[in-house]
Amino acid sequence: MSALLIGIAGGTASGKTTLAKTLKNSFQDKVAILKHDYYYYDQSHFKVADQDINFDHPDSFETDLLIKQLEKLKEKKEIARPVYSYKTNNRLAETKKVKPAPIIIVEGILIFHYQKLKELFDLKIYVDTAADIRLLRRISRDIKERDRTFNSVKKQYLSTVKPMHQKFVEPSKYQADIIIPHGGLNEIANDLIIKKIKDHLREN
Ligand SMILES: Nc1ncnc2c1ncn2[C@@H]1O[C@H](COP(=O)(O)OP(=O)(O)O)[C@@H](O)[C@H]1O
Ligand SMILES: Nc1ccn([C@@H]2O[C@H](COP(=O)(O)O)[C@@H](O)[C@H]2O)c(=O)n1
Repeated sequence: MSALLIGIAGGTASGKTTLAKTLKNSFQDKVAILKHDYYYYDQSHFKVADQDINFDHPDSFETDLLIKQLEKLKEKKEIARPVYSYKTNNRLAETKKVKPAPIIIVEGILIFHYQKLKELFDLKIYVDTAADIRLLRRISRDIKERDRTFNSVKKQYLSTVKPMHQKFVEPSKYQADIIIPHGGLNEIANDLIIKKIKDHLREN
């Protein structure tokens, strides 16, 4: 069976992880998930509190490594993916094994920006959620899960997240096959994607 590669893009806190988790819950071991965020370059030499680093520019990621590892998974070979910490801006010494699976999901804000990566996807999904909703979600998520303060999220959003979204993320929406409104819990859209995956599993 050849793997079906699904790309899930969208702005920060749009609901990409939520959608990927829904698909994982539906298909369990048949799904492997890779986040582009695992492939951030190590920036631990900067202090997190400063947040002057631009994490939203396409050059912040080691995308070549992601492409190489995706090609291995397609060849049914296990990979050792990087592990990244948002708390320390650090790629950790450890790696995590990812087994090949018939459905491979890649999610990230910028995955449709890179021509070579984009061409690997059989299905490209863009989760489209209004900027104000995303910002509210990001504030609570980053404070709760990524060790940030309200002021650091605000500063980072205005200096890099918002301008990079407008320059790189939003234009990549038009590379998608499907644009899903209202974030990651759009049941009708989720059901359509689940049907597409079931068809692939049945036919291959
Ligand atoms: N449809 C939704 N309604 C309410 N909250 C949501 C919805 N989708 C996602 N969230 C919440 O918003 C935050 C960001 O969602 P997440 O899926 O992690 O976004 P992304 O992966 O795009 O950054 C999380 O705390 C998540 O629980
Ligand atoms: N050390 C880091 C690395 C990334 N970010 C931010 O994460 C966002 C992407 O992740 P989503 O789950 O929100 O899609 C991106 O907008 C980066 O600004 C960070 O804050 N710190």
